[in-house]
Amino acid sequence: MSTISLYKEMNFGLGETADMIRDHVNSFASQEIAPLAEKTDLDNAFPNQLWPQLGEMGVLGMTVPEELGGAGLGYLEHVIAMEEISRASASIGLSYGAHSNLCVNQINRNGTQAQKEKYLPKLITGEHIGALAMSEPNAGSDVVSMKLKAEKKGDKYILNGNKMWITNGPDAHTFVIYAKTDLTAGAKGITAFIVESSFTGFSTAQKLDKLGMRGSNTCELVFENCEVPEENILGNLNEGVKVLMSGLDYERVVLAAGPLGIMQACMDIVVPYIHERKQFDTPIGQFQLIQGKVADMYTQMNAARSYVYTVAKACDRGETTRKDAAGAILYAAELATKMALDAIQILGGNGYINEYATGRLLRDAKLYEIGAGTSEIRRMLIGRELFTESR
Ligand SMILES: CC(C)(COP(=O)(O)OP(=O)(O)OC[C@H]1O[C@@H](n2cnc3c(N)ncnc32)[C@H](O)[C@@H]1OP(=O)(O)O)[C@@H](O)C(=O)NCCC(=O)NCCSC(=O)C1=CCCCC1
Repeated sequence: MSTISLYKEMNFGLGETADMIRDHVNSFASQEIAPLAEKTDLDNAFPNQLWPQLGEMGVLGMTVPEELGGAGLGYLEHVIAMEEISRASASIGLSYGAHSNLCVNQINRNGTQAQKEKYLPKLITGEHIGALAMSEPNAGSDVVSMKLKAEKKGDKYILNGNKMWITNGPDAHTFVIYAKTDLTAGAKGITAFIVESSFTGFSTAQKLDKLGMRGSNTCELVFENCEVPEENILGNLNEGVKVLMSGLDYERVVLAAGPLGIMQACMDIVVPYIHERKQFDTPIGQFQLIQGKVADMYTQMNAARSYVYTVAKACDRGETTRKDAAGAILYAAELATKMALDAIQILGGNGYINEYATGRLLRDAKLYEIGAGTSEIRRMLIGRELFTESR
């Protein structure tokens, strides 16, 4: 699948650095990632050889200062990298997001200098793979009700319990994990930890067999008397909910670029198709009903881009973006699913067979209406904040 547009794209005026990152990542993604997209889906496996390549590209530590090996850029540039990788392969984009955004950015924002120096360099070169674990079998939307227990014993915390649906879980070396250090204190009893897969008592359960995003590995994590040094607390004891909730605000903005990439991938298939496919001796792109669908796809994709880029720029200005982070991913995710359905409809019989990528794009797009907060939780956050702010 080509990742070069056949039509003139909208110029969002994002600046020289963002444009350069887009060209740089697009060129790598079209050569090295797009050819793997179908195979990773069929194999149900992430191509782990990509991590050092992504490291060499300089995209694994986008917002990390240069002194720690990062690119020293902003969330806008991170969004652009995520978008271009997801355009080539949504699964690879998701794993990239879990590593670079959920793990690396969380350590970068909340870690001590010692933690950053210990963990970030290897994550940024791709020598180590990163992940974040908050959900549990019985704590999804109600994440604060998590049960993973962390008890202090000497200078260690002993963790017991499980985490569920963890992106990059089977392969990761470094995890940001949330656990209850006080089971009676609700949100005020949560602490964030950095956990290494080599720690005693840590293991992964069977890889999950998912509907989509099959090229992104997901599993359950098991903690059986897992020993975590006290120095691996990320942030402050019993203040992990702040790390978690503020992290979700950034997580949602960068992950919102996943659906943007999927939308562009739909356009990448549909635009050449409406020239090639003839019915009634005419390219189907000549028919106004097809033109109307393509016009809606293009307009909606650019509206979603505009929202996501604007929220990313607000993050770079250090502004609070809770309702708009939720809004950006809500809007982009629902449109990506709709757009994949539109692409299938335009391709007709061809859209319904697996020779074309439209079915995979639909299966992949659906994840973004569930992961990083369901559409329902996002609407709840936006509505609640609007109501509270306007009181
Ligand atoms: C919104 C939500 C439903 C929670 O509402 P409640 O009313 O209970 O929480 P509330 O009262 O809003 O807050 C609790 C404490 O937290 C503080 N705080 C909030 N925001 C912030 C912030 N921005 N900064 C600092 N502190 C914050 C708040 O003040 C409160 O503390 P306090 O009690 O006052 O001391 C939350 O649980 C949520 O969002 N679920 C979805 C989880 C969810 O999204 N998983 C997704 C996991 S899966 C995933 O991420 C991926 C999936 C696939 C791909 C990769 C990623």
